[in-house]
Amino acid sequence: MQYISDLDLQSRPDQPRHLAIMGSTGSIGTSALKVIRQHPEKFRIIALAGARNIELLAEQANEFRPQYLGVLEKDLASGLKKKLASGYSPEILAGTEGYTRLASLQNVQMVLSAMVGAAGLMPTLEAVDKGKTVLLANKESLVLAGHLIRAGCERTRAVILPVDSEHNALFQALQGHGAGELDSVIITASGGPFWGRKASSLEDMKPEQALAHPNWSMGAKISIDSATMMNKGLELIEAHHLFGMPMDKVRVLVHPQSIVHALVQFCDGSILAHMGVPDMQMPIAHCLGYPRRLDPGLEPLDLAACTELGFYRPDPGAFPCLELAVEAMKSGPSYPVVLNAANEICVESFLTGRIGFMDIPRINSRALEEHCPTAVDSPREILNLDHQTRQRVSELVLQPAG
Ligand SMILES: NC(=O)C1=CN([C@@H]2O[C@H](COP(=O)(O)OP(=O)(O)OC[C@H]3O[C@@H](n4cnc5c(N)ncnc54)[C@H](OP(=O)(O)O)[C@@H]3O)[C@@H](O)[C@H]2O)C=CC1
Ligand SMILES: CC(=O)[C@@H](O)[C@H](O)COP(=O)(O)O
Ligand SMILES: [Mn+2]
Repeated sequence: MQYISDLDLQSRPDQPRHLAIMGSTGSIGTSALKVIRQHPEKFRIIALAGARNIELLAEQANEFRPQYLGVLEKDLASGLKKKLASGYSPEILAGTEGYTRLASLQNVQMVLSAMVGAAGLMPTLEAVDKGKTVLLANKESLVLAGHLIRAGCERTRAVILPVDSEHNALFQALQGHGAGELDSVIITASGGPFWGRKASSLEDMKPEQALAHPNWSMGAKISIDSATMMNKGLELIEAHHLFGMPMDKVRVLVHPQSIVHALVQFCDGSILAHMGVPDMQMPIAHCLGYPRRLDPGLEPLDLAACTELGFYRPDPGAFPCLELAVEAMKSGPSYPVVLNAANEICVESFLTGRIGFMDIPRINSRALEEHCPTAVDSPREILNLDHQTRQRVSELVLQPAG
């Protein structure tokens, strides 16, 4: 991988790392804070940003006392201020401009990009532009702008450390192996709550069933993406950008136990696997401590207790989103932007009861069919296309299925 090079963090191993956590109130953000609580001497939190959950953000702020906080809107900033401990008055920034400022603060070395969806794009690009080490959970940034992120890293020597469990596993399994040795990489999918079911039985699935992930505790959007397997489609694109692998050399196997996170297949046919308990504190700790290992304080993986480890080919009939993502990536750089925006609207519409579960792949597919390729060479062009697609797909969700 081009992006992951010698970290200059290595030259200051005993200094606390200065962090900005974008999305601190989410599942990844709170898991990161759990890891940091166990190693307080190793980190100094300079900025914490959430969106609407000012109760939790205030709690986190009163505990970690960062100099800066970020929220979605100005009105939320005044509410947040009232919840802060007396005598503690950090600067509170709001909206996309505020978030991008937090991601580019001069005294921040590491930015954890853990906002959900396209909202994570601008802070991620800004952190890259300022040459930060970016702990990247927000896979949507790479789906939307992998080409810009790569170019930015080359220009500024910013470093991306993959937080997403499969990509973190690949990063570890690939270390020390040259491109000439590799055949392909495999990321695993749990299959989600509906693995093994036929497409026809999925039409009536309700949000609470789709949110019930069998192995991982995660935010709502990624949980629905796991249930449709769009998550794995987005992850194929993510792996392509992170590791510079052609799309047809990045594969998916369904592994319902989520113990093996990724595998590397070499040109001699042999396979190296990365295994670990399914808890995001594991890859987050790996990134926070990199290049040293940091103990996340979890129960170590007990292989003797893993009586079954199964691997299966995905079922494209029941989970068409996986193939939609592959096709989008192959069709040109504006297609993944359309797919991501369409999918965000579909997930929100499914969660609020406006469309059924299998309308998610149907409407995503329709959005891709309607799309005429367009330039996505700048953040502005990407955000314009994202916006237009959201408007169009908001109309599609109102039309009766058929
Ligand atoms: N959860 C997981 O295990 C994994 C997650 N990821 C990726 O990490 C990212 C975060 O996922 P997860 O933690 O599950 O998500 P959550 O929904 O749990 O958290 C999302 C975070 O983003 C904030 N947020 C929501 N909307 C906006 C917005 N419009 N602008 C700015 N911030 C916003 C939320 O703030 P608030 O709550 O205050 O409103 C919250 O802090 C996603 O890209 C996901 O794909 C990748 C691998 C695993
Ligand atoms: C924890 C993590 O990295 C998620 O992306 C996870 O992989 C989701 O589970 P699925 O494998 O079901 O998509
Ligand atoms: Mn993942």
